[in-house]
Amino acid sequence: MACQSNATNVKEDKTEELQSTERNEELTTRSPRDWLKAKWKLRRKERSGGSFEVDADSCERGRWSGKRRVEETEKKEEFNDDDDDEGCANAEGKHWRGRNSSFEKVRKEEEEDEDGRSTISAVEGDTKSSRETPKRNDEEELPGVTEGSTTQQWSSPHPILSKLLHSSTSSSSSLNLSSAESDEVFSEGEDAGSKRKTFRKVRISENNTLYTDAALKYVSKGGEVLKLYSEVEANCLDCLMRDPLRPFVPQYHGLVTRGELCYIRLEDLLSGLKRPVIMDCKMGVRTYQEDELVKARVKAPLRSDMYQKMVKMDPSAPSAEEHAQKGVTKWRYLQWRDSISSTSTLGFRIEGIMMEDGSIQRDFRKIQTLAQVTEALLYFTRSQLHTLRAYHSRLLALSDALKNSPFFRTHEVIGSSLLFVHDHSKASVWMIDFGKTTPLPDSQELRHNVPWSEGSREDGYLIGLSSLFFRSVAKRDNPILYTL
Ligand SMILES: Nc1ncnc2c1ncn2[C@@H]1O[C@H](COP(=O)(O)OP(=O)(O)OP(=O)(O)O)[C@@H](O)[C@H]1O
Ligand SMILES: O=P(O)(O)O[C@@H]1[C@H](O)[C@H](O)[C@@H](OP(=O)(O)O)[C@H](OP(=O)(O)O)[C@H]1O
Repeated sequence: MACQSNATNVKEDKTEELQSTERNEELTTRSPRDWLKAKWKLRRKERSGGSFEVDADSCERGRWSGKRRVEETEKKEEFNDDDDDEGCANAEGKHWRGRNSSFEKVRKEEEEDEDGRSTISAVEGDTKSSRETPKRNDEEELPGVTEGSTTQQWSSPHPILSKLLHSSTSSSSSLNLSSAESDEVFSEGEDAGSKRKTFRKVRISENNTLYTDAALKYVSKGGEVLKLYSEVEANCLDCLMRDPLRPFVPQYHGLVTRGELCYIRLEDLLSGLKRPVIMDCKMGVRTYQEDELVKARVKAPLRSDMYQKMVKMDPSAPSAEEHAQKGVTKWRYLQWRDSISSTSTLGFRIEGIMMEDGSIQRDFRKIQTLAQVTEALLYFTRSQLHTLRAYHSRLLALSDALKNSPFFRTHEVIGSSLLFVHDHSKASVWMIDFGKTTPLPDSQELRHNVPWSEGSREDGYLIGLSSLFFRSVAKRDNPILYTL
C-alpha cells in the first residue's frame, strides 16, 4: 500500500499558530533550508547506520536516540521560549535542572503543579472539543468511576512525563539513576571534546530512555507531544489515520517546525490520567530490520557503545573478535538483546514500567519465560482485576482491528511498542513508535503470526500479542483471573 506523508489529511489543531496545511507549506516553501537541514541530519544518521558522528561543534550527531537528545538540548532555549508562549510549565524545567531531585520531590512538585492547573484545563477542554475527531471510546472506564472529573483535572500535560523530559536536558541525571555503565558508553571516532558531551547525553539516555526520550518534547497546550520528525514514522501515522487501527494510535496532528527542526505532533496519551502507571512493551520476534542484517554482513560500523552495554550485561557475550575490536555491529547487538529477552521466544519484551509513585523499573531485559512475564504484568497491574479486565478487552479490540487493518497487512512492524497506561479510573493500550515500520513491496502481505526467516520480513507481532496477555495473565492459574 503506497502511503504518502500528507499532513493535510490529519486533523487541524486550532491551538497552534498554523494549520497543518500551512505547516506543510512552511516546511516546503517558507523555510526550505530548515526543512532540508533537518532532513539531511536524519538521512546522515541512516547512512551512518546509527553510529556516532561528530560534527563541527563536536556534538554527538549520528546516534539516533542520542542524536535527538542532543538536538533537543541544543534547542532548549528555543523550546523554552516556545513553552513560555504556549503556557508550558517552565518552572518544571528549572526544578529538574537541580541535581538533587528525587522522585519524592517530583511527586510533591507534581501535587503543587496540579493545584495550579485548573485554568489550563479549561482552555484545553475547549481545544479538545474543537478537534475533528470525535472523542473516542478508547479507554476502558473502570467500574464505579466516572471519567469527567479526572479528565478535566488532567487534561493538561502529565507532570511526570513533562518533568522527566525536561530532566533529560539537564547536565546530569537529576533522577539519580545514572550508572557507571553509561558513563563509559562512547562510540568510535569521537574526540575528547565530543566524548565529554556524549558522556552526558548517553548517561541521560541510558537512564531515561523509557519516559524521557528527548525525541518527545512535551507541549502543554492541547495535550500533545512532539517527536522529532522521521519520514518513515510520519508516513505510517498518515496511513494509520485512515486505517481501522486509528483508535489504537495516538492522534497525529501533522508536522510543526521549531527552530530548524521538524517534529511530528502526537496526541499525549497520558492526558487525562492521574498518576499514570505505564508499561512499554516492544513488539515482535525481532527488533532489527532485515537491512541491518545485510549491512552487518557487508561492512557495518562498529558500535562501541553497544559493545559496552553488552559487556555490562554479560561480559561473556561478545566473541573474542568483538572483545578485541571493542565494538559490535548494531545488528549483532539488537539480535543479542532479542535473544536474551522474551522477544525471540514470546514475540515481545517489556522495555520498562513506571509505577504511580514515579519509580521506573527496567530490569526486564533478561526475562524470557511466560511465567516471568506474567509476574511482571501482575506487578504492573497490582493484580487489580478491574485493570486487568480493562486491558484484556482493549487488547481483544486491538486484535480485531489488526485483523481488519490494510496497514497491518502491508507493513513490516519492527521496534514498535504497545504502551499500556492506567490510573485508578482508566486503562488503555496504544500502538506507538513507527520509526522502523515499513511498507512491503506491492502486493506482498504479512501474516505476523509466524516465525521470521530471512527475506520473509515477518515480524511476529501477533505472536507477541498472543503471549502478552492471552497466554500469560489470562491463563494464570489463579481463580480470580479466570474470570477475565
Ligand atoms: N503519544 C505519546 N504520549 C505520551 N507518551 C508517549 C507518546 N509516545 C511515546 N511516549 C512515551 O515516550 C517513550 C518513547 O517513545 P517512542 O518509543 O515513540 O520514542 P523512540 O525515540 O522511538 O524510542 P526508542 O528508544 O524505542 O527508539 C514511550 O515509551 C512512552 O513512554
Ligand atoms: O534498549 P537498548 O539496549 O539501550 O538498545 C537500543 C534499542 O534497541 C533501541 O530500539 C535502538 O533504537 P532503534 O529502535 O531506533 O534502532 C537503539 O539503537 P540506537 O542506539 O542506534 O538508537 C538501541 O541502542
